[in-house]
Amino acid sequence: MMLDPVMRNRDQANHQFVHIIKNGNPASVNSRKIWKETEKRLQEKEIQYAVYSTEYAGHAKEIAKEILNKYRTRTVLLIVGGDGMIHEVINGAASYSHAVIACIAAGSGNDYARGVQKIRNVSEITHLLNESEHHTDVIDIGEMQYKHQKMFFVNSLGLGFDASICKAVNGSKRKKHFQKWKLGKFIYLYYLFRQLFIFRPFPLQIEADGKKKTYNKVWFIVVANQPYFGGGLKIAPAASVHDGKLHVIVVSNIPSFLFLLMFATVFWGGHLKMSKYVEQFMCSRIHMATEEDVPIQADGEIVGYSEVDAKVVPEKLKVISK
Ligand SMILES: Nc1ncnc2c1ncn2[C@@H]1O[C@H](COP(=O)(O)OP(=O)(O)OP(=O)(O)O)[C@@H](O)[C@H]1O
Repeated sequence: MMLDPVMRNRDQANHQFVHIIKNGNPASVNSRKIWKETEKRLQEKEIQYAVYSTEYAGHAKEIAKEILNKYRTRTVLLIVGGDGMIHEVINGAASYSHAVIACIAAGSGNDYARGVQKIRNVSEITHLLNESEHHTDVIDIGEMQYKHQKMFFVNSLGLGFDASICKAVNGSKRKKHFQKWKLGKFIYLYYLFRQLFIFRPFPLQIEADGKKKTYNKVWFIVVANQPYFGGGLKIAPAASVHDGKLHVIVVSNIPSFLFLLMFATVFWGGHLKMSKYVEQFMCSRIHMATEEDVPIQADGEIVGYSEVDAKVVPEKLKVISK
């Protein structure tokens, strides 16, 4: 594919330049509004930019690689989209040390913007972009291996109930309706209730930093690189992109009604007090396996089933952050 971006603000005196990778198939009216505001703010700040719109799922990764192969000095990639777009771009960009990632949150969950970038306000982000060299952070990311396929993740990797919700949401025709009316976040809630009646807890074996453990009735295991998942649920409050560790949360042996109650407390991290059912620990690498056909999600995308390895890759990615 040849790069054919739409160039903007080329004659401005300011030397900041950003490459914008934008979801070319935005589901919501809100995403279009966010894009209009982004263009307005970039013009106000006299930031030069080129726009690349995705044409299909997976395109953002290819675009990121192509930009980074063409421009060999510090290159800011501004993603206009949600966590799915971020996941793709990071997988294209993480191996290039001159890449710097920034995000305008225009998806349904937006956990990257919430937990890593720590800003979702368009005006604030463009302000930081204008002084991007002062706001560049180097963060840890995760790397997973499923069969022979390796992939990075930046938010979390999960096996079980959380992934079953992602699978239902991503395959849902209702998603567009929810997003259209700015209710993108509520689709996760809708499927949470539905999956509660369908999902069957499963046996799980793990090996974390060499220590083996077996669980009986697991609802889910999440390996978190930052605190948030599922569109604002504070699943791993202590997780940090600077500690060189992955934070693991295992929820098991919990009755359905308590499980639902637990989800209500996740918004403020209260679930960790239910220590009979919720275990947390940190590690650098982990192997997880079940014999059941249980889905695996990485940053909200379904990446495999039943068995996966993960490790932390310290200080791997440059990002704009508050
Ligand atoms: N032009 C396109 N046509 C079809 N699918 C696309 C296109 N561009 C991107 N995608 C896919 O759309 C998916 C979702 O996009 P995005 O991450 O912007 O929103 P989201 O899923 O609502 O966000 P979140 O993960 O925060 O809920 C991405 O995983 C990407 O693969």
